Amino acid sequence: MRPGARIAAAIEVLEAILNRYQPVAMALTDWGKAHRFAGSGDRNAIGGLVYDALRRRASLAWALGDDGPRALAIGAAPQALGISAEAVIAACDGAEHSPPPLSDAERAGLTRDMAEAPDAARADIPEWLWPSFSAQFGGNAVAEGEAMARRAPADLRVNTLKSTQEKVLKALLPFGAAPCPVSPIGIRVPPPSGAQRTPNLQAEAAFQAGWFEIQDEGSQIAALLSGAGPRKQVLDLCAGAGGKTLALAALMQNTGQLYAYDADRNQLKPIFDRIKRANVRNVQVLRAGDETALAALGPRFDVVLADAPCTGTGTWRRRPDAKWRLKPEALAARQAEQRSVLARAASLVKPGGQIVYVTCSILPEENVEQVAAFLDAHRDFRIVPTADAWAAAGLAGEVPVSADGRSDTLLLSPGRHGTDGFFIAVLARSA
Ligand SMILES: C[S@@+](CC[C@H](N)C(=O)[O-])C[C@H]1O[C@@H](n2cnc3c(N)ncnc32)[C@H](O)[C@@H]1O
Repeated sequence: MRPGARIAAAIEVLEAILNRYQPVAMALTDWGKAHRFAGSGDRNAIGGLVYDALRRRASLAWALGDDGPRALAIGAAPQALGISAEAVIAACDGAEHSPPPLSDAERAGLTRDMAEAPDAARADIPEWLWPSFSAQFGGNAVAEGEAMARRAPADLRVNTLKSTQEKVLKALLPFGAAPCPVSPIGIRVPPPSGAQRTPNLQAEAAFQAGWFEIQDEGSQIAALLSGAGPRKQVLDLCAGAGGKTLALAALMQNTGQLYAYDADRNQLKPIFDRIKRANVRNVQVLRAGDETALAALGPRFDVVLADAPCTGTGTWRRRPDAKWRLKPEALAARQAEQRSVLARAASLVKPGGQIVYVTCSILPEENVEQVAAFLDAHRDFRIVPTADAWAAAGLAGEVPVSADGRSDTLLLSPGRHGTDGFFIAVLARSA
Protein backbone atom coordinates (compact mmCIF):
# COMPACT_ATOMS: atom_id res chain seq x y z
CA MET A 1 0.00 0.00 0.00
CA ARG A 2 1.18 3.53 -0.74
CA PRO A 3 1.56 6.02 2.16
CA GLY A 4 -1.74 7.72 1.24
CA ALA A 5 -3.61 4.42 1.54
CA ARG A 6 -1.96 3.70 4.89
CA ILE A 7 -3.00 7.12 6.20
CA ALA A 8 -6.57 6.57 4.92
CA ALA A 9 -6.65 3.20 6.67
CA ALA A 10 -5.42 4.73 9.94
CA ILE A 11 -8.17 7.36 9.73
CA GLU A 12 -10.74 4.57 9.38
CA VAL A 13 -9.34 2.69 12.38
CA LEU A 14 -9.14 5.86 14.49
CA GLU A 15 -12.80 6.56 13.66
CA ALA A 16 -13.72 3.18 15.11
CA ILE A 17 -11.67 3.89 18.24
CA LEU A 18 -12.59 7.52 18.88
CA ASN A 19 -16.14 7.68 17.54
CA ARG A 20 -17.40 4.15 18.11
CA TYR A 21 -15.29 3.48 21.24
CA GLN A 22 -13.77 0.23 19.96
CA PRO A 23 -10.68 -1.04 21.77
CA VAL A 24 -7.54 -0.38 19.68
CA ALA A 25 -6.51 -4.00 19.14
CA MET A 26 -10.04 -4.96 18.08
CA ALA A 27 -10.35 -2.01 15.69
CA LEU A 28 -7.06 -2.97 14.03
CA THR A 29 -8.03 -6.65 13.78
CA ASP A 30 -11.43 -5.77 12.30
CA TRP A 31 -9.77 -3.53 9.73
CA GLY A 32 -7.36 -6.35 8.81
CA LYS A 33 -10.23 -8.82 8.36
CA ALA A 34 -12.13 -6.42 6.13
CA HIS A 35 -9.02 -5.70 4.02
CA ARG A 36 -7.43 -9.09 3.47
CA PHE A 37 -5.33 -7.77 0.57
CA ALA A 38 -3.22 -5.76 3.05
CA GLY A 39 0.04 -7.54 3.83
CA SER A 40 1.62 -7.82 7.25
CA GLY A 41 3.97 -4.90 6.51
CA ASP A 42 0.98 -2.67 5.78
CA ARG A 43 -0.94 -3.80 8.85
CA ASN A 44 2.12 -3.19 10.98
CA ALA A 45 2.62 0.33 9.57
CA ILE A 46 -1.06 1.19 10.03
CA GLY A 47 -0.94 -0.08 13.63
CA GLY A 48 2.16 1.99 14.32
CA LEU A 49 0.48 5.08 12.91
CA VAL A 50 -2.72 4.54 14.93
CA TYR A 51 -0.81 4.02 18.19
CA ASP A 52 1.44 7.02 17.58
CA ALA A 53 -1.58 9.22 16.83
CA LEU A 54 -3.14 8.17 20.15
CA ARG A 55 0.13 8.67 22.06
CA ARG A 56 0.42 12.24 20.77
CA ARG A 57 -3.25 13.11 20.64
CA ALA A 58 -3.13 16.42 22.56
CA SER A 59 -0.04 17.84 20.85
CA LEU A 60 -1.27 16.82 17.39
CA ALA A 61 -4.72 18.27 18.09
CA TRP A 62 -3.12 21.55 19.17
CA ALA A 63 -0.81 21.69 16.13
CA LEU A 64 -3.53 20.90 13.59
CA GLY A 65 -6.34 22.65 15.43
CA ASP A 66 -8.53 19.53 15.35
CA ASP A 67 -8.92 16.43 17.53
CA GLY A 68 -10.55 14.23 14.86
CA PRO A 69 -9.24 10.97 13.33
CA ARG A 70 -8.11 12.65 10.10
CA ALA A 71 -6.07 15.38 11.82
CA LEU A 72 -4.47 12.89 14.21
CA ALA A 73 -3.51 10.44 11.46
CA ILE A 74 -2.10 13.17 9.21
CA GLY A 75 -0.23 14.81 12.08
CA ALA A 76 1.34 11.56 13.26
CA ALA A 77 2.17 10.30 9.76
CA PRO A 78 5.63 11.83 9.19
CA GLN A 79 7.14 10.29 12.29
CA ALA A 80 5.10 7.09 12.29
CA LEU A 81 5.68 6.27 8.63
CA GLY A 82 9.21 7.68 8.51
CA ILE A 83 8.43 10.14 5.69
CA SER A 84 8.71 13.92 5.35
CA ALA A 85 5.86 16.41 5.85
CA GLU A 86 6.05 17.12 2.09
CA ALA A 87 5.63 13.41 1.37
CA VAL A 88 2.50 13.34 3.56
CA ILE A 89 1.10 16.35 1.70
CA ALA A 90 1.84 14.66 -1.64
CA ALA A 91 0.40 11.33 -0.46
CA CYS A 92 -2.96 12.88 0.37
CA ASP A 93 -3.96 13.69 -3.18
CA GLY A 94 -7.59 12.62 -3.16
CA ALA A 95 -6.90 9.73 -5.55
CA GLU A 96 -8.61 6.40 -4.94
CA HIS A 97 -7.68 4.98 -1.49
CA SER A 98 -5.97 8.25 -0.45
CA PRO A 99 -7.36 10.99 1.81
CA PRO A 100 -8.51 14.26 0.22
CA PRO A 101 -5.81 16.97 -0.07
CA LEU A 102 -4.73 18.79 3.08
CA SER A 103 -6.28 22.13 4.06
CA ASP A 104 -4.01 25.12 4.73
CA ALA A 105 -4.44 24.61 8.50
CA GLU A 106 -3.44 20.95 8.20
CA ARG A 107 -0.37 21.80 6.13
CA ALA A 108 0.69 24.46 8.63
CA GLY A 109 0.03 22.05 11.50
CA LEU A 110 2.59 19.58 10.18
CA THR A 111 5.44 21.99 10.90
CA ARG A 112 3.94 24.08 13.72
CA ASP A 113 6.32 25.12 16.51
CA MET A 114 5.20 23.40 19.72
CA ALA A 115 7.02 25.95 21.90
CA GLU A 116 3.84 28.06 21.91
CA ALA A 117 1.59 25.20 23.04
CA PRO A 118 0.32 24.91 26.63
CA ASP A 119 2.48 22.59 28.73
CA ALA A 120 -0.20 19.87 29.05
CA ALA A 121 -0.52 19.72 25.25
CA ARG A 122 3.26 19.65 24.71
CA ALA A 123 3.48 16.83 27.25
CA ASP A 124 0.45 15.01 25.81
CA ILE A 125 -1.11 14.71 29.24
CA PRO A 126 -4.89 15.08 29.81
CA GLU A 127 -5.60 18.55 31.19
CA TRP A 128 -7.35 17.34 34.35
CA LEU A 129 -4.26 15.32 35.31
CA TRP A 130 -1.72 18.03 34.52
CA PRO A 131 -1.65 19.57 38.05
CA SER A 132 -0.89 16.21 39.59
CA PHE A 133 1.55 15.19 36.83
CA SER A 134 3.48 18.46 36.94
CA ALA A 135 3.60 18.42 40.75
CA GLN A 136 5.13 14.96 40.52
CA PHE A 137 7.84 15.74 37.99
CA GLY A 138 8.39 19.48 38.58
CA GLY A 139 10.66 21.02 35.94
CA ASN A 140 10.93 17.68 34.12
CA ALA A 141 7.17 17.32 33.62
CA VAL A 142 7.06 18.22 29.92
CA ALA A 143 10.06 16.01 29.13
CA GLU A 144 8.48 13.12 31.08
CA GLY A 145 5.20 13.58 29.20
CA GLU A 146 7.08 13.61 25.88
CA ALA A 147 8.88 10.38 26.86
CA MET A 148 5.52 8.80 27.66
CA ALA A 149 4.30 9.73 24.18
CA ARG A 150 7.09 7.79 22.46
CA ARG A 151 7.15 4.12 21.49
CA ALA A 152 8.29 1.73 24.19
CA PRO A 153 11.01 -0.89 23.85
CA ALA A 154 10.25 -4.54 24.58
CA ASP A 155 11.95 -5.48 27.82
CA LEU A 156 12.58 -9.12 28.65
CA ARG A 157 13.44 -10.86 31.88
CA VAL A 158 15.76 -13.80 31.52
CA ASN A 159 14.32 -16.82 33.28
CA THR A 160 17.34 -17.82 35.35
CA LEU A 161 15.65 -21.16 36.11
CA LYS A 162 16.18 -22.12 32.48
CA SER A 163 18.71 -19.85 30.83
CA THR A 164 21.26 -17.04 31.13
CA GLN A 165 21.42 -13.45 29.96
CA GLU A 166 24.26 -14.39 27.60
CA LYS A 167 22.27 -17.16 25.91
CA VAL A 168 19.15 -15.05 25.46
CA LEU A 169 21.16 -12.11 24.15
CA LYS A 170 22.73 -14.38 21.57
CA ALA A 171 19.35 -15.77 20.52
CA LEU A 172 17.90 -12.29 20.10
CA LEU A 173 20.88 -10.56 18.50
CA PRO A 174 19.04 -10.11 15.15
CA PHE A 175 16.52 -7.90 17.00
CA GLY A 176 19.16 -5.51 18.34
CA ALA A 177 18.83 -6.92 21.86
CA ALA A 178 21.11 -5.39 24.52
CA PRO A 179 21.34 -5.68 28.31
CA CYS A 180 18.95 -3.43 30.29
CA PRO A 181 20.68 -0.56 32.10
CA VAL A 182 19.74 -1.63 35.65
CA SER A 183 18.32 -5.15 35.90
CA PRO A 184 21.11 -7.76 35.74
CA ILE A 185 18.65 -10.19 34.18
CA GLY A 186 17.01 -7.71 31.80
CA ILE A 187 17.31 -7.44 28.04
CA ARG A 188 15.99 -4.59 25.95
CA VAL A 189 14.84 -4.78 22.35
CA PRO A 190 14.48 -1.29 20.88
CA PRO A 191 11.12 -0.22 19.46
CA PRO A 192 10.72 -0.10 15.68
CA SER A 193 11.26 3.29 14.12
CA GLY A 194 8.91 4.64 11.44
CA ALA A 195 7.12 1.86 9.56
CA GLN A 196 9.60 -0.85 10.62
CA ARG A 197 8.10 -4.11 11.80
CA THR A 198 7.46 -4.75 15.50
CA PRO A 199 9.40 -7.92 16.36
CA ASN A 200 7.25 -10.85 17.42
CA LEU A 201 9.47 -12.09 20.24
CA GLN A 202 6.91 -14.58 21.51
CA ALA A 203 7.25 -16.52 18.26
CA GLU A 204 10.94 -17.14 18.96
CA ALA A 205 12.10 -20.62 19.95
CA ALA A 206 13.83 -19.17 23.03
CA PHE A 207 10.49 -17.84 24.27
CA GLN A 208 8.71 -21.11 23.59
CA ALA A 209 11.43 -22.87 25.58
CA GLY A 210 10.76 -20.60 28.57
CA TRP A 211 14.12 -18.82 28.46
CA PHE A 212 12.59 -15.38 28.92
CA GLU A 213 9.43 -13.49 29.77
CA ILE A 214 8.28 -10.18 28.33
CA GLN A 215 8.51 -7.94 31.37
CA ASP A 216 9.29 -4.26 31.69
CA GLU A 217 12.53 -3.47 33.50
CA GLY A 218 10.50 -1.55 36.10
CA SER A 219 8.65 -4.75 37.04
CA GLN A 220 11.94 -6.60 37.23
CA ILE A 221 13.38 -3.97 39.57
CA ALA A 222 10.28 -4.24 41.79
CA ALA A 223 10.78 -8.01 42.13
CA LEU A 224 14.54 -7.63 42.68
CA LEU A 225 13.97 -5.05 45.43
CA SER A 226 11.31 -7.14 47.18
CA GLY A 227 13.75 -9.09 49.32
CA ALA A 228 12.37 -12.43 48.08
CA GLY A 229 15.10 -15.07 48.04
CA PRO A 230 15.84 -18.74 48.62
CA ARG A 231 13.83 -20.52 51.32
CA LYS A 232 11.62 -17.51 52.12
CA GLN A 233 7.87 -17.43 52.64
CA VAL A 234 6.51 -15.05 50.04
CA LEU A 235 3.00 -13.97 49.04
CA ASP A 236 2.17 -12.36 45.71
CA LEU A 237 -1.08 -10.79 46.83
CA CYS A 238 -2.22 -9.35 43.48
CA ALA A 239 -0.68 -11.97 41.22
CA GLY A 240 -2.81 -11.38 38.11
CA ALA A 241 -1.34 -13.26 35.15
CA GLY A 242 1.74 -14.02 37.24
CA GLY A 243 4.41 -11.79 35.68
CA LYS A 244 5.92 -10.96 39.05
CA THR A 245 5.15 -14.39 40.51
CA LEU A 246 7.52 -15.94 37.97
CA ALA A 247 10.18 -13.33 38.71
CA LEU A 248 9.88 -14.02 42.46
CA ALA A 249 10.06 -17.79 41.94
CA ALA A 250 13.31 -17.40 39.97
CA LEU A 251 14.77 -15.16 42.70
CA MET A 252 13.82 -17.83 45.22
CA GLN A 253 15.55 -20.45 43.05
CA ASN A 254 12.45 -22.62 43.21
CA THR A 255 12.82 -23.02 46.98
CA GLY A 256 10.79 -21.81 49.97
CA GLN A 257 7.10 -21.19 49.46
CA LEU A 258 5.51 -18.73 47.12
CA TYR A 259 1.75 -18.22 47.24
CA ALA A 260 -0.05 -16.48 44.39
CA TYR A 261 -3.42 -14.88 45.05
CA ASP A 262 -5.75 -12.62 43.12
CA ALA A 263 -9.28 -11.45 43.76
CA ASP A 264 -10.23 -12.11 40.14
CA ARG A 265 -10.28 -15.61 38.64
CA ASN A 266 -10.03 -14.38 35.05
CA GLN A 267 -6.91 -12.36 35.76
CA LEU A 268 -5.27 -15.40 37.33
CA LYS A 269 -6.09 -17.81 34.49
CA PRO A 270 -2.87 -17.52 32.41
CA ILE A 271 -0.68 -18.16 35.46
CA PHE A 272 -0.96 -21.96 35.27
CA ASP A 273 0.49 -22.31 31.76
CA ARG A 274 3.14 -19.71 32.47
CA ILE A 275 4.29 -21.57 35.59
CA LYS A 276 4.73 -24.74 33.54
CA ARG A 277 6.60 -23.10 30.69
CA ALA A 278 8.97 -21.34 33.11
CA ASN A 279 9.72 -24.55 35.05
CA VAL A 280 8.54 -22.96 38.30
CA ARG A 281 7.92 -25.48 41.10
CA ASN A 282 7.58 -23.52 44.35
CA VAL A 283 4.27 -21.74 43.68
CA GLN A 284 0.89 -22.52 45.15
CA VAL A 285 -1.90 -20.70 43.42
CA LEU A 286 -4.69 -19.93 45.86
CA ARG A 287 -8.32 -20.03 44.78
CA ALA A 288 -9.20 -16.58 43.43
CA GLY A 289 -11.20 -14.52 45.88
CA ASP A 290 -10.92 -17.11 48.67
CA GLU A 291 -10.30 -14.63 51.45
CA THR A 292 -10.73 -17.24 54.19
CA ALA A 293 -7.89 -19.39 52.81
CA LEU A 294 -5.78 -16.29 52.47
CA ALA A 295 -6.44 -15.10 56.03
CA ALA A 296 -5.54 -18.56 57.36
CA LEU A 297 -1.99 -18.08 56.02
CA GLY A 298 -1.30 -14.93 58.01
CA PRO A 299 0.78 -13.54 59.51
CA ARG A 300 3.58 -15.77 58.27
CA PHE A 301 5.17 -14.05 55.30
CA ASP A 302 8.69 -12.68 55.06
CA VAL A 303 7.61 -10.74 52.02
CA VAL A 304 4.17 -9.70 50.78
CA LEU A 305 4.28 -8.22 47.30
CA ALA A 306 1.30 -5.90 46.86
CA ASP A 307 1.32 -5.14 43.14
CA ALA A 308 -1.83 -3.14 43.57
CA PRO A 309 -4.56 -2.42 41.04
CA CYS A 310 -3.92 1.07 39.68
CA THR A 311 -4.73 3.49 36.88
CA GLY A 312 -1.80 2.20 34.84
CA THR A 313 -0.64 5.75 34.06
CA GLY A 314 2.93 4.40 33.92
CA THR A 315 2.07 2.21 30.93
CA TRP A 316 0.70 4.89 28.64
CA ARG A 317 3.45 4.27 26.07
CA ARG A 318 1.95 0.82 25.51
CA ARG A 319 -1.73 1.65 26.06
CA PRO A 320 -2.10 5.21 24.81
CA ASP A 321 -5.88 5.02 24.48
CA ALA A 322 -6.11 4.49 28.27
CA LYS A 323 -4.49 7.91 28.75
CA TRP A 324 -7.49 9.68 27.30
CA ARG A 325 -10.12 7.32 28.72
CA LEU A 326 -9.04 7.67 32.36
CA LYS A 327 -11.61 9.50 34.50
CA PRO A 328 -11.41 10.90 38.06
CA GLU A 329 -13.93 8.27 39.25
CA ALA A 330 -11.62 5.47 38.09
CA LEU A 331 -8.70 7.02 39.97
CA ALA A 332 -10.83 7.23 43.14
CA ALA A 333 -11.93 3.59 42.74
CA ARG A 334 -8.31 2.39 42.36
CA GLN A 335 -7.27 4.38 45.44
CA ALA A 336 -9.95 2.66 47.51
CA GLU A 337 -8.76 -0.75 46.26
CA GLN A 338 -5.16 0.15 47.06
CA ARG A 339 -6.08 1.05 50.63
CA SER A 340 -7.78 -2.30 51.10
CA VAL A 341 -4.93 -4.26 49.47
CA LEU A 342 -2.40 -2.55 51.75
CA ALA A 343 -4.49 -3.27 54.86
CA ARG A 344 -4.78 -6.92 53.79
CA ALA A 345 -1.03 -7.12 53.21
CA ALA A 346 -0.40 -5.76 56.71
CA SER A 347 -2.44 -8.57 58.23
CA LEU A 348 -0.42 -11.24 56.41
CA VAL A 349 3.20 -10.14 56.84
CA LYS A 350 5.05 -11.49 59.87
CA PRO A 351 6.75 -9.29 62.48
CA GLY A 352 10.14 -8.43 60.98
CA GLY A 353 8.84 -9.08 57.45
CA GLN A 354 8.07 -6.55 54.73
CA ILE A 355 5.41 -5.38 52.32
CA VAL A 356 6.57 -4.27 48.93
CA TYR A 357 3.96 -1.89 47.60
CA VAL A 358 4.09 -1.48 43.82
CA THR A 359 2.00 0.34 41.26
CA CYS A 360 2.49 0.99 37.56
CA SER A 361 1.25 4.52 38.11
CA ILE A 362 3.14 7.80 38.31
CA LEU A 363 0.39 9.66 40.20
CA PRO A 364 1.25 10.67 43.79
CA GLU A 365 -2.35 9.93 44.83
CA GLU A 366 -1.70 6.22 44.23
CA ASN A 367 1.86 6.19 45.46
CA VAL A 368 3.45 8.37 48.14
CA GLU A 369 0.06 9.53 49.43
CA GLN A 370 -1.12 5.92 49.88
CA VAL A 371 2.10 5.04 51.68
CA ALA A 372 1.80 8.05 54.00
CA ALA A 373 -1.81 7.15 54.88
CA PHE A 374 -0.81 3.51 55.47
CA LEU A 375 2.06 4.43 57.77
CA ASP A 376 -0.23 6.77 59.72
CA ALA A 377 -2.67 3.95 60.35
CA HIS A 378 -0.06 1.21 60.94
CA ARG A 379 2.41 2.41 63.53
CA ASP A 380 4.31 -0.90 63.54
CA PHE A 381 5.52 -0.32 59.97
CA ARG A 382 8.35 1.89 58.78
CA ILE A 383 9.61 2.74 55.35
CA VAL A 384 12.88 1.19 54.18
CA PRO A 385 14.84 3.77 52.15
CA THR A 386 15.55 2.62 48.59
CA ALA A 387 19.33 2.49 49.07
CA ASP A 388 18.90 0.20 52.11
CA ALA A 389 16.46 -2.09 50.27
CA TRP A 390 18.87 -2.16 47.33
CA ALA A 391 21.80 -3.18 49.54
CA ALA A 392 19.69 -5.72 51.48
CA ALA A 393 18.64 -7.34 48.20
CA GLY A 394 22.34 -7.71 47.32
CA LEU A 395 22.00 -5.67 44.16
CA ALA A 396 25.14 -4.38 42.51
CA GLY A 397 25.50 -1.13 40.61
CA GLU A 398 24.16 2.30 41.39
CA VAL A 399 20.79 2.74 43.08
CA PRO A 400 18.43 4.36 40.56
CA VAL A 401 17.59 7.98 41.40
CA SER A 402 13.86 8.36 42.01
CA ALA A 403 12.13 10.49 39.35
CA ASP A 404 10.47 12.54 42.12
CA GLY A 405 13.78 13.18 43.89
CA ARG A 406 12.83 11.18 47.00
CA SER A 407 15.17 8.71 48.64
CA ASP A 408 12.65 6.74 50.73
CA THR A 409 10.62 5.38 47.81
CA LEU A 410 11.46 4.77 44.15
CA LEU A 411 9.58 6.27 41.22
CA LEU A 412 10.78 4.91 37.88
CA SER A 413 9.79 6.77 34.74
CA PRO A 414 10.17 6.56 30.96
CA GLY A 415 11.97 9.92 30.85
CA ARG A 416 14.54 9.23 33.54
CA HIS A 417 14.98 5.46 33.46
CA GLY A 418 13.60 4.30 30.11
CA THR A 419 11.24 1.95 31.96
CA ASP A 420 7.48 2.18 32.23
CA GLY A 421 6.33 4.33 35.14
CA PHE A 422 6.57 2.30 38.35
CA PHE A 423 6.40 3.11 42.04
CA ILE A 424 8.06 0.89 44.64
CA ALA A 425 7.91 1.29 48.43
CA VAL A 426 9.36 -1.21 50.90
CA LEU A 427 7.47 -1.16 54.22
CA ALA A 428 9.02 -3.15 57.05
CA ARG A 429 7.03 -4.44 60.02
CA SER A 430 8.74 -4.17 63.40
CA ALA A 431 10.05 -7.46 64.74
C1 LIG B 1 -1.31 -4.66 38.56
S1 LIG B 1 -2.33 -6.02 38.41
C2 LIG B 1 -1.27 -7.37 38.81
C3 LIG B 1 -0.23 -7.70 37.78
C4 LIG B 1 0.61 -8.92 38.16
N1 LIG B 1 1.16 -8.83 39.49
C5 LIG B 1 1.75 -9.14 37.19
O1 LIG B 1 2.90 -8.81 37.47
O2 LIG B 1 1.49 -9.70 36.11
C6 LIG B 1 -3.36 -5.91 39.83
C7 LIG B 1 -4.18 -7.13 40.15
O3 LIG B 1 -4.81 -6.90 41.40
C8 LIG B 1 -6.00 -7.66 41.43
N2 LIG B 1 -6.81 -7.18 42.56
C9 LIG B 1 -7.67 -6.14 42.63
N3 LIG B 1 -8.17 -6.01 43.88
C10 LIG B 1 -7.61 -7.00 44.62
C11 LIG B 1 -7.72 -7.41 45.97
N4 LIG B 1 -8.50 -6.76 46.84
N5 LIG B 1 -7.01 -8.48 46.39
C12 LIG B 1 -6.20 -9.14 45.53
N6 LIG B 1 -6.07 -8.80 44.23
C13 LIG B 1 -6.75 -7.75 43.78
C14 LIG B 1 -6.56 -7.48 40.05
O4 LIG B 1 -7.45 -8.50 39.72
C15 LIG B 1 -5.29 -7.47 39.19
O5 LIG B 1 -5.06 -8.74 38.66
